[in-house]
Amino acid sequence: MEILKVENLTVKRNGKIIFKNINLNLRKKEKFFIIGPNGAGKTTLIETIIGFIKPDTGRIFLKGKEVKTEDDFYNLRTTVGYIFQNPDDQLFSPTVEEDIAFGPLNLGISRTEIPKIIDNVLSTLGIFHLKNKMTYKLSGGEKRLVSIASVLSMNPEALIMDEPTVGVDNEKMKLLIKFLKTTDKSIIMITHNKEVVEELGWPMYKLENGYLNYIE
Ligand SMILES: Nc1ncnc2c1ncn2[C@@H]1O[C@H](COP(=O)(O)OP(=O)(O)OP(=O)(O)O)[C@@H](O)[C@H]1O
Repeated sequence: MEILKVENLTVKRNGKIIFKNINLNLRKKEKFFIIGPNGAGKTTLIETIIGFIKPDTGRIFLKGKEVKTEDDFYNLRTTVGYIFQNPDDQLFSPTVEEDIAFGPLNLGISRTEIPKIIDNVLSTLGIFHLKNKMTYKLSGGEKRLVSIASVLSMNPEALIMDEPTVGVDNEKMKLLIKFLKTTDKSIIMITHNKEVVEELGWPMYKLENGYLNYIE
């Protein structure tokens, strides 16, 4: 079953075509990479799919139903968790604990459930010790892991991760890789990290010169 389907997506910025007529599907449990040079439009593509950017042409479907209204995109973003390229765009609460609690609380999950959820995601990523830290005092790698945790806490069916491994140390990387290998979630990952690509061995699409091609 397709979670996401993207049909003929075209985006122009300042009159310049960033990409043209992109088609893409994400099925249940499917995982793949999107690679491509700096400025190719990878982040733009993802931000269009999740409704931050309005495309010039194209349609987006969530589980077979066209995503049109703001409510539809809100629903899409609860099904497909988006991990921003820049964690500072994701984190806005004073403490790590509050940042991770924000999503599930917003989804209406009971307050009594939240501590267990927080502890679970922090342990999965090896950052339990950051729980009571002030978010603004975290290092770059720590912020990235907390931003991943803040999305995992909502337990989305799918993840779109924009450069999730930047700044992550070896020990945490092992845990992150273990999670990525074992999770049932569908995942689209944008990365420039060749080691991660090799380690995970997922199929790959390359975005270049406005076109998205499957890499054999
Ligand atoms: N807010 C914006 N307004 C206008 N143009 C933008 C904006 N953000 C990005 N662009 C342009 O869109 C193009 C695609 O950028 P995008 O960030 O999507 O690339 P990317 O493939 O994700 O790059 P990277 O690998 O460096 O993260 C670039 O030419 C960039 O300058």
